[in-house]
Amino acid sequence: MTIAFADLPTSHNDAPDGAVVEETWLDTIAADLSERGWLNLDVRDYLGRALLAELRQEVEILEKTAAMERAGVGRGSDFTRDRSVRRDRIAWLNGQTPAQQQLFGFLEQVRVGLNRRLFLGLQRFEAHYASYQPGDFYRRHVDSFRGRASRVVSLVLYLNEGWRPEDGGELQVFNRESPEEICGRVQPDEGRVALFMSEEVPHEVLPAARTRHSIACWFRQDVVPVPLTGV
Ligand SMILES: O=C(O)CCC(=O)C(=O)O
Ligand SMILES: [Fe+2]
Repeated sequence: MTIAFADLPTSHNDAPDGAVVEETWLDTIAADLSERGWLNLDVRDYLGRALLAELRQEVEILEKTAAMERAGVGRGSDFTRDRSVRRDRIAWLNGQTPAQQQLFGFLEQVRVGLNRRLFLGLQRFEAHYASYQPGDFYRRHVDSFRGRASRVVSLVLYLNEGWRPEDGGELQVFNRESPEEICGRVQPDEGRVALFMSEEVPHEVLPAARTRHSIACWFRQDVVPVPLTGV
């Protein structure tokens, strides 16, 4: 499901932890995004531990229900749930719980901040929870097909407390200029975020030794999604 901002409650910035994102912070992430195509950062100060814990509780509850579905790859008639490519399960956020509203308030500030600096014309975002069980992975891919102008910037927020290097499950990021070159690994620690250009930066999720929770978001240039079938 995709969220239209106009439909969202406007009260999210009043929430106790609804921090206002600093302009200088937005300057830095916009500069890194345009220079390197990706960055990773810690957003615990912006979101707060309480909100991160609430989001983690939501995914832990969803995981016990049928709401969490096996993820697929591709669009329209190419859509497949190929377990050799990705093995996570996902549930779309609908922005209706207080925790999701607060997160959406933050994402909206990032959207507006990036538009002001990089003129990307980001119209909206969509976000899903993802759950990887031990051994699950997502093979190397990019998040958008070139020229589709759909998903433009990807943001992944990790929700895992006390992640250790031996737990694996890093996001491995490849250089957009020379895609065989690994240019970074991000540990899926609570409050850590990976931000990258959706069309340009190949990445993969390495298998984890324990359950791995995240929220994957995409800032999109289209106002209305292209129909998923018949394209
Ligand atoms: O969870 C991650 O680190 C990245 C997930 C991802 O690449 C995706 O959902 O497209
Ligand atoms: Fe991805």
